[in-house]
Amino acid sequence: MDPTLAPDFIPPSQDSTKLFHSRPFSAKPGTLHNPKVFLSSSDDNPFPLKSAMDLEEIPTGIIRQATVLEDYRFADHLLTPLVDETKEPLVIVACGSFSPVTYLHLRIFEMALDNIRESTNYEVIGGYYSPVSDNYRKPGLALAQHRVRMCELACERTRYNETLIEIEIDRSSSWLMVDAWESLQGQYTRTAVVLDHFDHEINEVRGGTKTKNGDFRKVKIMLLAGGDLIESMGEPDVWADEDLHHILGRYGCLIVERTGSDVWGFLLAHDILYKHRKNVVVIKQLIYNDISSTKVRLFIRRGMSVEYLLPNSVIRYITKNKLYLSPERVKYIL
Ligand SMILES: Nc1ncnc2c1ncn2[C@@H]1O[C@H](COP(=O)(O)OP(=O)(O)OP(=O)(O)O)[C@@H](O)[C@H]1O
Ligand SMILES: NC(=O)c1ccc[n+]([C@@H]2O[C@H](COP(=O)(O)O)[C@@H](O)[C@H]2O)c1
Repeated sequence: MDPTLAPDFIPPSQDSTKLFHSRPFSAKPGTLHNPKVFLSSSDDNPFPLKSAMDLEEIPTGIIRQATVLEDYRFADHLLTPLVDETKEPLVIVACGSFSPVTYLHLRIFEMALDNIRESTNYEVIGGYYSPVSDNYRKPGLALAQHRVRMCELACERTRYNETLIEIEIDRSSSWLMVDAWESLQGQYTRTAVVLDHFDHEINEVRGGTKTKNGDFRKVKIMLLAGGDLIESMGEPDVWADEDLHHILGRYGCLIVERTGSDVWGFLLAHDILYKHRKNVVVIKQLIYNDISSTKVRLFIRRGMSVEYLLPNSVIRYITKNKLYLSPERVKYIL
């Protein structure tokens, strides 16, 4: 029998003792430590799928990014101290439209994390989305406040609602945050300036990150980008040379190869990229994912399903706010 139909059934949001899980679970960026949630109804598991779906609901008690610059505060709630002192702390920043954010945009962070662990001496202590402001004027941009909110929902999608689950809340179960500073600027902000802002907040305002023995260590900031973004660096008048030297020399870049883009070839051909190649990490996609925000917007406008392309919470947000319904001129896309 469906237990939710029983007269004494209490919805999980009112009774935190009823959802099953295993404990303990540890906190390290990107590690899989989700409490075990049963997905189907059985004797062991008296609660059906409906309860588990709430895992995509946003948790309570998290301060959201401001919608006006005056209220802005840099989010640092998921930045972790350095665990391995032989490593250099690293924060990854993805700049882009995120209109809307998709599972691809979540995956590129995980791909970067695997690559960094495997082949570098960095330890990732946090990751950020920095959505562009409305002044970017790219076709298909939803209002910045919506794009920021959707990124927040996407980051929080795997975290647990305190009222739902009988566990100690592990605030580090996710490592991705959103920074609204760029989106709140009154004009378009170049990526070099956005990275300076992260450097300022993390290394100047906070003095870097703590190590186990209480010292502070300067944090390296790197830009995370897809192969298409890197190729745009070769187009005339899109990036200033001075900015490229600043981004690639001072910070560095993690480039996720994209179907159809030859990142290695480009790196070899581009003088500034080649000069800073030691500060550029190329990430191979072992499982190709080419979810496109443009196509997602088209699907929505055509009334097609976008299920499994983006988190449910983001889909619900788009529906509720009636986003991406107005016409947009889209060139033919594969
Ligand atoms: N298929 C992909 N593979 C690797 N990186 C990607 C892919 N799609 C987007 N990215 C990267 O994600 C970041 C954010 O992308 P952004 O939202 O600006 O553009 P987009 O995903 O191409 O969306 P749109 O379709 O609206 O142009 C960029 O660095 C972009 O290169
Ligand atoms: N000169 C620059 O700083 C510069 C140029 C082109 C794109 N970008 C950034 O790249 C990101 C993605 O841009 P597109 O969505 O146009 O590919 C955005 O965050 C944008 O601000 C920066």
